[in-house]
Amino acid sequence: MAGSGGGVVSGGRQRGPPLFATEKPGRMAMAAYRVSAATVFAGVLLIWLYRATHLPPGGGDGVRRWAWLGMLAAELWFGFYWVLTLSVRWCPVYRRTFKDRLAQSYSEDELPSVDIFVCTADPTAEPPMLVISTVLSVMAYDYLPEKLNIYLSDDAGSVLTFYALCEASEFAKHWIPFCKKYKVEPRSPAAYFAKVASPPDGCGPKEWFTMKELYKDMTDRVNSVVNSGRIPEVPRCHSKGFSQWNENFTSSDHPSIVQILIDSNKQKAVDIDGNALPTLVYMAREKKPQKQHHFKAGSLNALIRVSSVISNSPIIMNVDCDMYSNNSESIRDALCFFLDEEQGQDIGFVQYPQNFENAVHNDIYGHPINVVNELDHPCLDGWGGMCYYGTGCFHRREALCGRIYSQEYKEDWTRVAGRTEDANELEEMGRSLVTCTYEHNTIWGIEKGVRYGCPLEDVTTGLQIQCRGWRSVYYNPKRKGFLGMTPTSLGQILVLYKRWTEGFLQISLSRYSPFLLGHGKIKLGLQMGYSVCGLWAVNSFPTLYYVTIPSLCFLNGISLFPESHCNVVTVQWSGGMHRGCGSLEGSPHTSWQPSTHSAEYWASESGFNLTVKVTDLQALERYKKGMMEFGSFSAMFVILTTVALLNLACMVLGISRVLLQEGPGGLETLFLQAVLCVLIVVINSPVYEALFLRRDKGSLPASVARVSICFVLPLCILSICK
Ligand SMILES: O=c1ccn([C@@H]2O[C@H](COP(=O)(O)OP(=O)(O)O[C@H]3O[C@H](CO)[C@@H](O)[C@H](O)[C@H]3O)[C@@H](O)[C@H]2O)c(=O)[nH]1
Ligand SMILES: [Mn+2]
Repeated sequence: MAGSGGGVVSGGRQRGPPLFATEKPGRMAMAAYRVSAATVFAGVLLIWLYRATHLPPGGGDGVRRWAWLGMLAAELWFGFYWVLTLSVRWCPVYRRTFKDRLAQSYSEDELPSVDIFVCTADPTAEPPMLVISTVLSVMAYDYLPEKLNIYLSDDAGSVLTFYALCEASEFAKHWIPFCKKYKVEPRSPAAYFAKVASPPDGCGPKEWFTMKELYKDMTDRVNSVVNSGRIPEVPRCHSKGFSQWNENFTSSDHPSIVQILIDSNKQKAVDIDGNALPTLVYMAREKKPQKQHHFKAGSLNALIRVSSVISNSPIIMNVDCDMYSNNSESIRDALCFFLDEEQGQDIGFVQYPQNFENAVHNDIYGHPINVVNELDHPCLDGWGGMCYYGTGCFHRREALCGRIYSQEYKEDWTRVAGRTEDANELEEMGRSLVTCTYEHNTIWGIEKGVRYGCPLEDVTTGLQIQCRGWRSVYYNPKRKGFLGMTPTSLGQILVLYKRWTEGFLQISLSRYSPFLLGHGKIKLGLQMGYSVCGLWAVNSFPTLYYVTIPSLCFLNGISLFPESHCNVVTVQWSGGMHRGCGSLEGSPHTSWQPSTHSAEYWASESGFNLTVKVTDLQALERYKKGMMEFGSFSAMFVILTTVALLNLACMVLGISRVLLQEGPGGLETLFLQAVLCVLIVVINSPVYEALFLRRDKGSLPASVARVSICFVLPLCILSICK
């Protein structure tokens, strides 16, 4: 039972070897990175110097002077933002877990029970089949079923989703033993059958096809019920719950529902092999028109309360319904952090990265997620405070519920709810905890649970937990813990960006900003780390300036860059560069520019716009081929297309002007072109950073090729312009 390695006795338990390790990048990688950073910094200084020393004189050419000052301001901001980013990116750390040691130090009985929350909000945008595939994937975790409790919160209170969940509870009896017997991955049946075409090792074709048929039958039944919108008179499974829906029931006006579909206490809750099943609970909060429900944050807090009477596990994990578990060992991995006797005491939450199944490598919209996952998050972790972003995160219940960290506090990992055995009674208690009025005059949403009143409630919640003294950890294993869906049309992506940038800016400007809230409580590096995202939106102003004013000036023969025909570079750079370098490595700068400034300007009204999860297959194909998809019309495109048209017009008119009037310049031009080259390198610096600090470096030739592309590309663009 106890580990034999350690030997220090603490609290009656033998202290075993550490359950996780923290690693830093290799010395060479760090050195290369710092050298590259230093050169970029030199470039930034040169640009500032050039701007400052070549300020056009006032008087006659006043326009040029003002435009020039504007450029200086924009470049100062970019430089400042870059320095901020750089400081934050100084010390990434990577975590590794030892699950074998966990198994040596703790018997299965000693492991904590875990509550898993899945949120859904709309059966149209989030089809029930998607939701239950996620639910099934977490039900099939490699963990003791008696210690696993899954809760689905349905903010639409849809009987269709409830029906699908009933079907899932039946299907789980076949699916879970199948997964465990053959060590199937991933354990979302939808993802599994979409990916895998032949039986796993040791499984005969007959058994496999039976499983596949069962899944197909369930899918057909659920989809036909969803399409017709009517529940069969005699549903195949569990009829008791259905009686709670009646004619007056709508998604925005209905009483609370708590329905335990699988009660692991009951004798009959077993799979086809006779093994116990995880507890499965359906919950819909009470909804009334005009009553605040606080979107996802509200439903997570409701889940915290309902689960506290049913299972009350010390560990809580939550996922969005569009994010299935891709790794059946994630719970054990996360426990390696919490249960480490030496370093685990003050860990409040363990965040997994957000990975997208449908994001292709050559992502035309430049989802910043790759750089963020591989670089920014390990850096935040290095400062002791990975942020919480709402999905794929394991929480310590006590920390989430407002406890302030203290060394004296010892977690009782084996505690469970002091539950009555009677499911009806538990449901009744649960229902009373999720009425519209329950939270009135309480600290829920303020000091307890997930925060209210901000679109990025998750991030603020995480920050608040850190301010109470808890640390957080970022864990990015090779086999991704969770896979989700990301929007693949520009319209949908703008919705997403709008929510992010709006939320981050709101945090930065509010009293919950990392500097005010975190003052004296979290490290300065971490405060700055939060600000990198927090000030992201501000970039839109200098960027907008950069993509309009130089073009307009160019058109009017006013040069804001060294020598007029270099301006072609500028135009190229604000248009073509994004595609060229940005999509190369998924740099944040790709659609960062077109999308964010539209998104930020429209970021005015708050609320939670759901992102669409139903993928249009044809659109997906086009996305994979790298074709832009605008999706439905959105006012957000106005700025985007205006800027694009403006640049196009200026480029055509401006180039013809240059060609007609001027010949190639001399030595001076050459020097100035070099300065421009540096500028381009600066703009793409995140790409380099990602290259140097990447953990999965790949082969040497590949890295050489990548690096040379980064340096050769700006040169090529320059030479094209010559
Ligand atoms: O009133 C609501 C609205 C949303 N949700 C759920 O919230 C989740 C996230 O919504 P989604 O539309 O998928 O948003 P995303 O853009 O994918 O969300 C990202 O950004 C959000 C913060 O803005 C985080 O909360 C999410 O975890 C993160 O994945 C989904 O499961 C929804 O069902 C609710 O439960 N109730
Ligand atoms: Mn989502």
